[in-house]
Amino acid sequence: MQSDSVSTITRAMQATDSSQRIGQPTPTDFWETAYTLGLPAALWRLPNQRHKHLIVSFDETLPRVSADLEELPAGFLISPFDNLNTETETPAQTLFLRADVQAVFSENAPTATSIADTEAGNRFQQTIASRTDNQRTDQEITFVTLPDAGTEQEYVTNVAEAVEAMQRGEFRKVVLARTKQLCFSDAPNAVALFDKLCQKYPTAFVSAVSIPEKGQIWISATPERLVSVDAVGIFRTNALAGTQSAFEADGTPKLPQDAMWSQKEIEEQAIVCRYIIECFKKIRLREYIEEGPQTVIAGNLMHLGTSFTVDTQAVRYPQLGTVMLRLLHPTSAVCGTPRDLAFSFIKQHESYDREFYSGFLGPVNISTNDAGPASDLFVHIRCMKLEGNLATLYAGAGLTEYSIPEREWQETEMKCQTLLSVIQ
Ligand SMILES: C=C(O[C@@H]1C=C(C(=O)O)C=C[C@H]1O)C(=O)O
Repeated sequence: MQSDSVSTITRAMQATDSSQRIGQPTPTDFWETAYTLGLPAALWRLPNQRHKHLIVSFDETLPRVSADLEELPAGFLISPFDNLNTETETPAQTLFLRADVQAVFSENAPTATSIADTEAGNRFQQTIASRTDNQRTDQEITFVTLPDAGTEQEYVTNVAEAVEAMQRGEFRKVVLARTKQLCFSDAPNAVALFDKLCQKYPTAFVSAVSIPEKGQIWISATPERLVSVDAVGIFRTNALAGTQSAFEADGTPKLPQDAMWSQKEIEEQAIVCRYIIECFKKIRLREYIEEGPQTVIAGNLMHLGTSFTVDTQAVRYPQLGTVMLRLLHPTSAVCGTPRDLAFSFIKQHESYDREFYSGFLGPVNISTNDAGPASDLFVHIRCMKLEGNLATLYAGAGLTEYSIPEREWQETEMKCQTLLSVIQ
């Protein structure tokens, strides 16, 4: 990977003509410029923060890397669910967007921008400065939901088969997912969808990632942290499982402290906690702080969550984030237990490729405040893939031997609502 010198221009880019507009490029200006030039881009907003971040990579074909947080320069990772390179048996299928262009926005106005000082950087500057359709008019886009009766039949049959296998003791938990497809009258505006998700889900990690080499844009609002290492070396991960609606039948919001959880859901979440603790055990790390389980709100849903934190400086383990990422993914929240048996069951029964759904994504070595660079990787759920006019939504449910197939299908329908409710 080449390392370019980066020119930092704080307080937005310089206007190159008399127009005020060009001095204040919006996230849409950056996004559309990247799109016009065929360049990958990632736009994100961290949980409980107001700032939006955007990077553009000048690699038209993205490098496939092994997610080594200590080695990588500033950028954004996006990994598929299945990230093993089958030839080398190493997890080296993660795509890396290097931050050749980096911008931070507060209320859509840039507060800091840097652009690589290269030929590609100059071309980017010129293209963004010559944009004329800054305020893209709100399109009237309609869509139809493609019928999912076949999908439901297949899903319910697969769940019943998984339950039988678990009753026979073949494995303890598996997460089966399904898709839902929508066909739009025109390609939807990804940045507008991203903005709506930011507004509606302030506690989620919201992102839009454009991967031109695949002709895909992935949009998500995920509640699940996989691995974070902040500027002072605090490592965080989270065990999330168990799902119920955050609303009563009459539409009034439920209070988290009043949520009732069944034995099945408590067990399902405990399996994810145990999985994380097993990973700590593999590296003989005992100095973690465990908090939970607690009921957490994730938009229209509630889950049970337990957080784990480690002070990597105190335990003298600076590479903990990378090591745990390798051990954790795919966790029992999106795959199952034992992991390899659950993984094979998923591969044999799901009739589509999960691609980036239930993988992980997020910024690495990006400075979000004055404290210094941090990495924040999330489990890629509550997401959809846009390919031109076609959107594919993904949702899964954790199954145990006590699962009732029709209820699990309903759970995936509720999970699809997280994104559907901002589209509709
Ligand atoms: C797999 C998904 O979500 C995961 C599965 C959950 C469950 O089975 O209850 C809850 C939260 C997530 O860890 C998804 O949203 O697609």
